[in-house]
Amino acid sequence: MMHNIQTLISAEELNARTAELGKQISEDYKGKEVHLICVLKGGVMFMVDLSKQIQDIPVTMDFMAVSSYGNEVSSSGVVKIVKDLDESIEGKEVIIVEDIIDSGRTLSYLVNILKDRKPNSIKICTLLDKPDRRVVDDVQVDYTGFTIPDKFVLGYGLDYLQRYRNLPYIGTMDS
Ligand SMILES: O=P(O)(O)OC[C@H]1O[C@H](OP(=O)(O)OP(=O)(O)O)[C@H](O)[C@@H]1O
Ligand SMILES: Nc1nc2[nH]cnc2c(=O)[nH]1
Repeated sequence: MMHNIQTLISAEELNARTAELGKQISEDYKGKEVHLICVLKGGVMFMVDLSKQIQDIPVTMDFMAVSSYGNEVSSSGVVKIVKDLDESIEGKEVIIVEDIIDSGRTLSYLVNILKDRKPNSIKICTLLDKPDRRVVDDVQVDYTGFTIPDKFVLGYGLDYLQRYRNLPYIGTMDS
């Protein structure tokens, strides 16, 4: 069964904003090297496109999977590491790349454990932010693509029951 999906953010808008963020990061980290950490699976599309827009500085990447939602539509509050990083982040300029911040629990947990591994710096870049949903107050977002209202979104990495991650745009769904 397919669902009725409305476009919230088009592919063109995603491309344009991602290019701006990439340019901003390239300027902010001039003369340094950035280590992008993708939070699987939702962050994949955004990280791939964002990385292509970072220019004139060396970029390395690693991947991590945490699970907070499973197949639930809202967060249970329990975060666990499903796949850890392959490489040490000690001394690196880390940017965590996420598809969405909702309650903030995932990033709050992640930043706390990654800080203990002694990166030189750690910043957060999220494509989408739903500030109305925040339940933690210790997450500081450095780069945001779009601030969106409290609505369930999918596409461009974000799933509904593991489907729709392949959509080239962000959509909302009739329930
Ligand atoms: O701010 P929070 O309320 O913690 O929510 C944000 C998290 O939820 C989503 O991941 P999900 O657990 O759905 O995994 P997925 O990326 O593999 O789909 C999203 O990718 C973030 O990691
Ligand atoms: N697919 C999806 N995952 C989320 N995780 C937190 N919020 C959302 C959302 O709106 N959509």
